[in-house]
Amino acid sequence: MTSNSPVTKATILISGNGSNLQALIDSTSNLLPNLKIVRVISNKAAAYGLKRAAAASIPTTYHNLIAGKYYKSGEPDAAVKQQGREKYDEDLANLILADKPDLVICAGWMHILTPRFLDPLEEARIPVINLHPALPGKYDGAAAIERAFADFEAGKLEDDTTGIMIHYVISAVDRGEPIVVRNIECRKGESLGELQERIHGEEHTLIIEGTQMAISRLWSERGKST
Ligand SMILES: Nc1nc2c(c(=O)[nH]1)N[C@@H](CN(C=O)c1ccc(C(=O)N[C@@H](CCC(=O)O)C(=O)O)cc1)CN2
Ligand SMILES: NCC(=O)N[C@@H]1O[C@H](COP(=O)([O-])[O-])[C@@H](O)[C@H]1O
Repeated sequence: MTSNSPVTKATILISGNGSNLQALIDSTSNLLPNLKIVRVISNKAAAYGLKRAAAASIPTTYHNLIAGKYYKSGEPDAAVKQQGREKYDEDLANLILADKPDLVICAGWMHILTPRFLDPLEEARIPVINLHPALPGKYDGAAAIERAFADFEAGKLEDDTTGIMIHYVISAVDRGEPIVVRNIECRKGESLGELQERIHGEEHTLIIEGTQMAISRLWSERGKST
């Protein structure tokens, strides 16, 4: 990244602690000086990542699925719930588009995005990328580390190796084109917590690397060098 590289505006989606968000915030003073985080959005009110963003003077929004806006309390039927999810996603897209970001980064965003979100972002040519703690095509979805660990303990993990990746987000969950992948070897006698600790450490560097690569690609596709 050169000093006259274009500024890349990014919106970051979180659901929890925000340690990967913190890695991105910290990177703006060294590895990613031209990254401007314009908003952090969480689907969980208690997400500590919202506090991390506020401490860095980054605008935050809590976008809540069940605030009475998307469906009435109680147990709506599946069709009503799906309609609520799709309206939620449409509103999320509009919230993001209003900031005119260049990139959206899912950093521990634990909500499956429907085409009602993905289509408007694609229309606006705003790539969405995601950090997933598994190798391409393995352990799609939530609790990926736990599932890989269980397979390792059962002697069923291929090459005793799991991993992490940054990938483009498409409708098929965790099946978008990988941007960068890192293998992580499981170790005999290691606890799940120790593996998670090791993986989180690797994530904090991989999310910077993957974001750098996504930034380079988006600007080269727009005909600008970074
Ligand atoms: N359409 C897509 N949406 C999302 C993707 C994606 O690749 N395509 N990546 C995920 C992130 N993710 C794994 O990396 C993931 C997160 C959460 C879930 C999930 O099952 N969520 C449940 C709710 C779970 C909860 O609230 O604890 C749900 O949405 O019903 C799957 C995959 C981001 N979204
Ligand atoms: N399927 C997505 C998924 O499981 N993402 C995982 O959520 C955690 C967020 O941690 P953080 O809130 O400390 O950044 C990370 O471990 C990330 O891999």
